[in-house]
Amino acid sequence: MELMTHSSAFLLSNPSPAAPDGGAALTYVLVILNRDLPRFTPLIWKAAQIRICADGGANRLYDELPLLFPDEANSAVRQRYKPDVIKGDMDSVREEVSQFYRDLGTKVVDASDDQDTTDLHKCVAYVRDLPNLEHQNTCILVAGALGGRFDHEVGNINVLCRFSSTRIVLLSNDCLIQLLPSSHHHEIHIHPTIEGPHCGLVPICGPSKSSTTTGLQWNLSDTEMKFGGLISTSNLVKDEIVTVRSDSDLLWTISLKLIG
Ligand SMILES: Nc1ncnc2c1ncn2[C@@H]1O[C@H](COP(=O)(O)OP(=O)(O)OP(=O)(O)O)[C@@H](O)[C@H]1O
Ligand SMILES: Cc1ncc(C[n+]2csc(CCO)c2C)c(N)n1
Repeated sequence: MELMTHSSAFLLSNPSPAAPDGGAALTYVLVILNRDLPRFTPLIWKAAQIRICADGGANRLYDELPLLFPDEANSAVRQRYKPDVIKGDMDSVREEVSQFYRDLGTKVVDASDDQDTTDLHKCVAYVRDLPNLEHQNTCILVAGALGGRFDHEVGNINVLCRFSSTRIVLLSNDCLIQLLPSSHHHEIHIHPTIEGPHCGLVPICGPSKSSTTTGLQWNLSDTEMKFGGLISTSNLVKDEIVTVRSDSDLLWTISLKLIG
């Protein structure tokens, strides 16, 4: 089985230009949701090559990003942080905001005919259908995925399960969540200055008969996990590399320190 490596180097102020931690060099795509913008948004904006707002996420970019640069004029900040695309069912983005970005050249994709998938789902599908991306080496960073409405949070996690072969990282100020597909075994390179020690491994897409880890305070050893039985929460990272193998897709979550 192939190894997949993971690293949160995109949250470092000065990430090494080459492939982080010996993993494949990744192309990052940023998706901004309609939730408080994380403080580190400018960092992940810089790491990303394509930036997309999911519907009301454009309001967050317009309203909240200038607050991170109090010494600059709002208009200068807004022009510098122009999204490539706004996509969604357009029931939350304000007309003045979509017009502002349209005038700067942002592509606005109205998907209001689809009332069965979330705006995050629509944005991930948009990225998946882009022709010139090497999808194996693309990672979608999702800003503002947690907090507030639990139905939205669960919907965001469901997108991880729906697109389990796409690298997607859900981010808030406080934590990072991603899926570790059972098709691979995994090496997670920990950056202790920005993340940990609190972490969890959760069989979110269905029960796991056997999961094995190294590098944690409470490791799993050919252990069964399921909702209603054992799941690994309130665990702690002990080593700078955590390894995970499982017969089921597992959700990995780690706490984030004050970044940005
Ligand atoms: N409180 C929240 N917590 C987590 N994610 C959120 C939250 N609010 C919105 N989002 C995310 O941002 C995306 C865009 O939000 P937006 O408010 O535009 O959605 P929406 O479809 O209008 O929501 P609804 O109609 O259910 O209020 C959503 O698809 C969801 O992924
Ligand atoms: C069973 C079921 N539950 C809820 C919705 C509503 N819904 C789900 S995603 C979405 C779009 C949000 O931008 C809406 C309105 C549905 N269609 N089907």
